[in-house]
Amino acid sequence: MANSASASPTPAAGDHPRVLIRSFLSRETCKELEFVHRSCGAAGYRPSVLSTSLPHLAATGCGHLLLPFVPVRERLRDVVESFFDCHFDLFIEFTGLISWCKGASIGWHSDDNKPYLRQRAFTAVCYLNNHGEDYKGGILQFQDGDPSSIIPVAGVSKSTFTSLMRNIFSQDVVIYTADSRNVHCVNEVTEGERLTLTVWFTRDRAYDEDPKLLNFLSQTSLNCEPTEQKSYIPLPASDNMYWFSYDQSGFDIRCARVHVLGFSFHSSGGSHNTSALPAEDDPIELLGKQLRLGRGDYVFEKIFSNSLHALQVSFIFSVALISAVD
Ligand SMILES: O=C(O)CCC(=O)C(=O)O
Ligand SMILES: [Fe+2]
Repeated sequence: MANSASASPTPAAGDHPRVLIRSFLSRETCKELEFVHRSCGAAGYRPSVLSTSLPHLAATGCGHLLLPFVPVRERLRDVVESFFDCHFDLFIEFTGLISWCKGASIGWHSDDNKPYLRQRAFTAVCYLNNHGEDYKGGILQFQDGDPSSIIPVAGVSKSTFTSLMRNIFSQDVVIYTADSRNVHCVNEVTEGERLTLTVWFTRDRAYDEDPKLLNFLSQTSLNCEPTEQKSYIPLPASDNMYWFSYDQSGFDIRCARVHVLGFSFHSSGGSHNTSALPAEDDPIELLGKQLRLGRGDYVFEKIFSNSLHALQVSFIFSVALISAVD
């Protein structure tokens, strides 16, 4: 556990076993995970939610992007095993980055409340950004016991030393049993985007996530000839993984995200600065092909392998622009 992390003194063996650990993840780690999510996230499992799961990264040729998760998962496993006194007992069942966009919420439930979720023993939710600063609403509430609600806020401490530490190790994690002793809900996000890393733990080896990841990784690597130069360009997953239903219709997440970053996709055909999406092409189909990026009226010369590749670069570019302005 990081030196700065501090657990509140709730006993693990209470009626509602859970604990909030302040200052568990560094801002840098959170930013790195956010970067992975912005470049590779797919339509989530509920309305107004986007998620990046590790099997998705492994299956789409982004195995290298699993690396930032490795130390975080292991630290979480340590902390959960210590708190619930079950050393060497747990396997990770699911790891996912989840953005909760405006309108997202989840009603009262326990995390093992479906027959296909019975294997879940514990939940860890890391908050990668802050209530009030980055989003409004989105408060995790428990039906019974303490702490009853979780509001991740940066820089709450008045002491200079603690604020300094909170600047470095600033993000909180909450851990709780996945059973009916911890019935909880998340109220609606009313503004901004709430970003979490959720990890579920199981005692049942059959649900261990790691062998699945290795299997995907070996399949994507085995498809490369040994002499072929290794490419780190993301492979698109099936198109419906990027489709986000909204009201009666929906939108493609890759287009929406590039638009939010201030760019647009353009066909790679023709000379640069004159190319536009040709009307006869299906725009969704184009997203898996080579394309260019545009900004305003300008289309850049560089041709990208596919929309995910262009999206990664536009994200880096917009982060660089924001840092330059800061
Ligand atoms: O994000 C949170 O605070 C909790 C999420 C949750 O309850 C769930 O995904 O089951
Ligand atoms: Fe939950």
